[in-house]
Amino acid sequence: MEGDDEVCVPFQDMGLDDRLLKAISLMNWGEPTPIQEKAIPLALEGKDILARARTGSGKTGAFCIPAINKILMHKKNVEEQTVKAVILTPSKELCNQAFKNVSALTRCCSRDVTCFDVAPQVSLSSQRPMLMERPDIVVGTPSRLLAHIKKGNLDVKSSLEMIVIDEADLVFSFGHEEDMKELLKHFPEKYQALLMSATLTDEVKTLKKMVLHNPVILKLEESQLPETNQLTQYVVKCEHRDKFALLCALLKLRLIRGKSILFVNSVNKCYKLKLFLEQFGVPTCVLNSELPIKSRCHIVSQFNEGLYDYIIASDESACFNPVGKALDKSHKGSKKDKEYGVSRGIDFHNVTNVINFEFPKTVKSYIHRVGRTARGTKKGTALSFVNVKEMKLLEDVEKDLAEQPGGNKLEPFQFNMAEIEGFRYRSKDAMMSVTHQAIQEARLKEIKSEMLSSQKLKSYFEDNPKDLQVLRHDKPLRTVKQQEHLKHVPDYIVPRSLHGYRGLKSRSNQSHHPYASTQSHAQKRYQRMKSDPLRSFEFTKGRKHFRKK
Ligand SMILES: Nc1ncnc2c1ncn2[C@@H]1O[C@H](COP(=O)(O)OP(=O)(O)OP(=O)(O)O)[C@@H](O)[C@H]1O
Repeated sequence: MEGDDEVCVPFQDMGLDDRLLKAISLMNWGEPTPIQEKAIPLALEGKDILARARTGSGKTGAFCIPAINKILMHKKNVEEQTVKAVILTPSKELCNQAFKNVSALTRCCSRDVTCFDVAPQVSLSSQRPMLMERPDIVVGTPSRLLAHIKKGNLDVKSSLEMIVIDEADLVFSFGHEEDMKELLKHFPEKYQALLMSATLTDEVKTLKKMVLHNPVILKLEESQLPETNQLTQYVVKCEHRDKFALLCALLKLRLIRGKSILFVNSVNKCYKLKLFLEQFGVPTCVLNSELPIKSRCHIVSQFNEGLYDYIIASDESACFNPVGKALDKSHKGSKKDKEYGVSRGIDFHNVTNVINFEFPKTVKSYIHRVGRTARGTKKGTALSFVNVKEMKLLEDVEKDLAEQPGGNKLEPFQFNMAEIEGFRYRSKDAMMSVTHQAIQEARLKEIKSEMLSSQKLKSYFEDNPKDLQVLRHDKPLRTVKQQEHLKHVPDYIVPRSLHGYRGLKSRSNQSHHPYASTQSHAQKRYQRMKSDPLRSFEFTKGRKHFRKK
C-alpha cells in the first residue's frame, strides 16, 4: 500500500451501523477479505481510493459497505432525499450485480437507503419516475447515466458525495471513454471517488487522473488468482477432436462434479458444444453476448440458485441482431453488445469447476475466466484443454503465473486417452449430427425464443415475479437427431480403472444406473426445493396466455 498506514480490523470494529452489520452477518461474511479490511476504513475516513485486488476478492463489498454506511450516517442529520452516490460499472450484468449487493446489504435498513439500477435495456422515460424519487444510490453504466442526465431525468450536480467505478480497467474498452469524460462535467467539483480494478492498466491510470484526488493506492501484494490451497489448476493436452470425447467422459463418468462453467471462444462454439452434450443427455445453458440482457441476468441468477449444473459461456462480444437473421460478425446492421463480459466480474456462486474447453486468447482472459471459481472463501478447480495450436497461449499463462506471488501453476491432469476409446467412438458419432447448419439453426432458435421470453413475458413476469422461475434456459434445442442410446453409459466403455468406482460396475440394470440418469443433481435438487405447480406452465406462442401442461 502506498500513502497510508496498514489498517486491519474486523467488521465489528469498523464503526459500521448496526443494521449494516446485521446484513453482513446475514450474508455469512464472517471476516472482511483483505481488500475490505483495508479499503472500508479508509473510505469511511473520506479518502479517495484506487484499489487493485485479485478477481473474486470481495471488491464489491469493499465499496458498497462504506457507501451505504455514509448514507446511513448522513440520514441521521439531514432529512432531504437526494442522490448521494453513483456506482458505475462497464456492463449491464455488473450493474445488476452491484445493485443486488446493495440490496442485500441494505436489507435491514427498511427504506432508509434506496438504490436504483438504470442499466436495464428499457426506455429512459420509463425509468424517469424512479429517478424523480432521487434514490440514494444510482447504479449504471457511464453511458446510460449520462443519457439520463442529458434527458433531464437526473441531476447530481449539487448532491453527489461519492462515485464508485467498478472494473475500472474495462470502462474504456467497453466504449465508455467519451461518455465518462462528459459525465464528469455533470458531477460536483468535490466528491469522494473509489476506483476498483483487478488490474492496474493504462486505462485505469487515465481514469485515476480524471476522477481521483490525491488517492490512497491499495495494491495488495497477492497473486491475481487465489492460492493453491483454494484453487487447483489443471491442464490436459489433447487433440481438438479428443476434447469432445474427453469432456463427455468426464461428465458422464461424473469425474467432474458440481456446478461448472465451460468456456469456449465463440458463440457458434457454444451451440456446437450444447448440441453435442444434448445428445448425451447433459443439459446445459448457453451464455453469450447475443442473448438479451434479461435472459443473461436470469440465467446467472438461476444458476446461482442451483437450477443448472452447466453453463457454456463464450466471453467474446458478438453480434446481436434482434431479427435473428444473419448472426456473423461481419453481418451489416447487426448490433454489437459492447456492454457484455461474462468472464469479467460476474459473481457466479459456488462454481466448483471452470473448464477451458478452448484455451483463452490472452493471459488476462485466462485469469478472469478462472476467477469465476474459488471466489470469496470458496474452493475451486480449473481445467484447461489444450491442443497443439493453443500451446503458445498456455506457455504465456504459465510464464505469467510463475512471475506472480502465491506459487500458482498448472498441474498436468493425468488421464489416459486410450482408456476412453468407447467415448471417442460415441463422440465421433454424435459430432456427425452437429453440422454447421444445425448450429446455425440452434443459434437462431435460441435467440428467437429468448427474445420472445424476454419481451413478451416481460410484463407478465413483472406482475407475477414468482413465475419467472418456470422459465428454463437449458432445454434441448433439438436441431440434431436425438440418439437415445448415447444418453446411457454401458459398462463396457467405462475405463477399467473406474470399475468398482461408486458401485459403477456392480449395476447391471442401466435404467437404474447412476450415470444413466438424464436428470442432473441440480435439477433434482431444484425440483425438490420448488414444488410449485406453476412450474408446468408454458407460454403458447400466438395465443397470449399461459396454459398448464
Ligand atoms: N467478507 C467476505 N466473506 C466471505 N465471502 C465474501 C466476503 N466478501 C465478499 N464475499 C463473496 O465473495 C464473492 C466474490 O466477491 P466480489 O464479486 O465482490 O469479488 P470481486 O473482487 O468484485 O471479483 P471480480 O474482480 O471478479 O469482480 C461473492 O460471492 C461475495 O459474496
